[in-house]
Order: sequence, then C-alpha cells, then structure tokens
Amino acid sequence: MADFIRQSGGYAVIDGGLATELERHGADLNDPLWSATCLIHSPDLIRRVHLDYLEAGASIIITASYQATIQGFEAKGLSREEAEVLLRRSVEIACEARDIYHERCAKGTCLEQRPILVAASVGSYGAYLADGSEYSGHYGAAVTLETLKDFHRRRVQVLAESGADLIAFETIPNKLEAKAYAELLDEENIKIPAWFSFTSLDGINVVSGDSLIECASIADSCKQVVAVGINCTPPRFIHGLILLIQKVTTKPVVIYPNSGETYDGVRKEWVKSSGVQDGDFVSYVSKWREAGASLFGGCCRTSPHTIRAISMTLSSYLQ
Ligand code: MET
Ligand SMILES: [Zn+2]
Repeated sequence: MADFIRQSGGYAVIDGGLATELERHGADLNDPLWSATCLIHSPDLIRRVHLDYLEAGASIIITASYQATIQGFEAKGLSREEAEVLLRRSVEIACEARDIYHERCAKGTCLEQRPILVAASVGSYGAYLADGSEYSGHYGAAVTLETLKDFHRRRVQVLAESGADLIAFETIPNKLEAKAYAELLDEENIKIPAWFSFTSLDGINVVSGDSLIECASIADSCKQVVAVGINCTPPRFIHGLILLIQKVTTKPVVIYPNSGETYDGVRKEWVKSSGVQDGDFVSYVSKWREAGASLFGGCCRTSPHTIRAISMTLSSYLQ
C-alpha cells in the first residue's frame, strides 16, 4: 500500500458510498442484505456505479460485499455454494468495471490512465444483524471472539481468493471485532493485505465506546494490515481521529467519512445532523491531508460528485 500511495503521488483516492449511490439510482435496499441484494438483482447497476467512481477519479473501488454474508444469503434460501458464488461475483463486478475503464483509457476516452485496486468489503457482524448494532457496537455478552471469528471466517477466505487486491474491513464498531479480524488474517494465513477502518460518533472513541487508540493498536500489530482509519463517520470528527490514530501507528491512514447525516433506523431515512454543521465535505480534505492521512474517499451519502471534488482538491494541493 505504501508503494501504491507513493506511485500515486503521495495519496490515493477511494470511491464514495456504494449502497447509497445504488439507492440514488433507484435500487430498493430495504432488505437485510442491503446493497448485497443488488448482487442478486442488479449486478449491472453495481458495475455502473463502480465505473462512475473510476471516472470521478477513484483509484480504489470497494466491492458490494459489505453486507454479503454466507449466513445472510442462506437466510434467503440460497445454498452455501450459491452464497460463495455471489461473494466472488462482487469482486468480479469490480474487476469488470476496472477492465472497462482501462479499455476506455486505451481508446483515449477515460479521465486518466492510472493503477486501480479492488478492495473486497467486509462489513461487521452488526451489519449482518441489520438491527443497527453496527452503529452501537454492542453485540451482547453471548458474542465472543470465537463467535466473531467463526462468523467471518469463510467469507474472508473466499474474498481473499477472489482476485481482489486487498480486503477492506469497514465500519468496525468495537475492539472485539478488530481482534477477531486480526486473528483471522493470521490463522487463515490470508495472502492479500487488508485495511481496518473504524467508526466513531464522538470523535474520540469507536462507536461502542472502546478506545480508538486501542483499536488502532490492534491494527498496527497485525502484519497484514497496510492501512488504518475511519469510515462512515461525520466529517467534523475526522481531523482529531487522524491525530489519534497516528499516536499508535505509522501505517498509512485511510479516511472515508459519510456526508455528516445520520441514519434514522426507525424512519429508515437519513437526517441532517442537528448539531454542528458539516458544511462542504470537500473543504476539509486539505486539512486531513496536512494532518497526514493518505487515502481519501467517501462513505454513505457521498457520490461521484464528492469523489471528483476530493480528487481535484488533492491534485491542486500537490501543485
Ligand atoms: C455503512 S458503511 C457502508 C460501506 C460500504 N462500502 C458502502 O459504501 O456501501
Ligand atoms: Zn457508510
């Protein structure tokens, strides 16, 4: 990752929200599988959104596997084999988008020829539960380290062998899950690198209340982890969180905040924050770069428009 960042000029742009962008194009994600439902019903739309992000300047695209779990597909009546095929499919779709983008470049009709990485998304156990616990990080005493490792094991193995360049462990809400991922990477001898990305609602701790410093230290000690950071968190918290992470790691810092709105699970809609205004997301980017982050993108409710603006801000910052 450090080499990739160096080759890309000291920073790299990630894509923006995938699920919320699929929704903006009309996909109905009101389903326990959330965006993974599109792997079954609208793979072409996923490919199109990946391509939109590439055209907007992203060099890393994250697959639609965030809420794609073998257990979740089985609950829909699919077989284990079918579930594994869909997991692989999420990576294939992103690779197809990359191929199409490179074909456009060969014809001289793309934004810019550049190396592109495909990151296989792994959402948290709470995301699979689809009960909001990905944003509380409270799984209850019955959920142990072993529960989480067993839950994630096969999915991580399948994604690691799928042709993805790395695994993006996203929206990690607590220390236990970070530990489970670190142990899994080691025990399963996973051959591709990974990033660990946490969420925070207070700008100090991860959403469960566990210390971000402790969570980031777990990521730092894991040799397969090539970047550590924050996603799906309001932009106003990011600057302080970057500084905290850097207290315990020299690995590249990855950040892809959401738009600053919060999801109301009862009303099933995004609402503007009533507290501090986030203003224009992009106005923060230079500050985050100065603080030392090196991978930048967006999460829920950000769009190709956001990513284009981030990409332009960063390239002008270099000049
Ligand atoms: C709740 S965070 C979702 C992250 C996922 N990569 C997406 O953009 O859909
Ligand atoms: Zn998000």
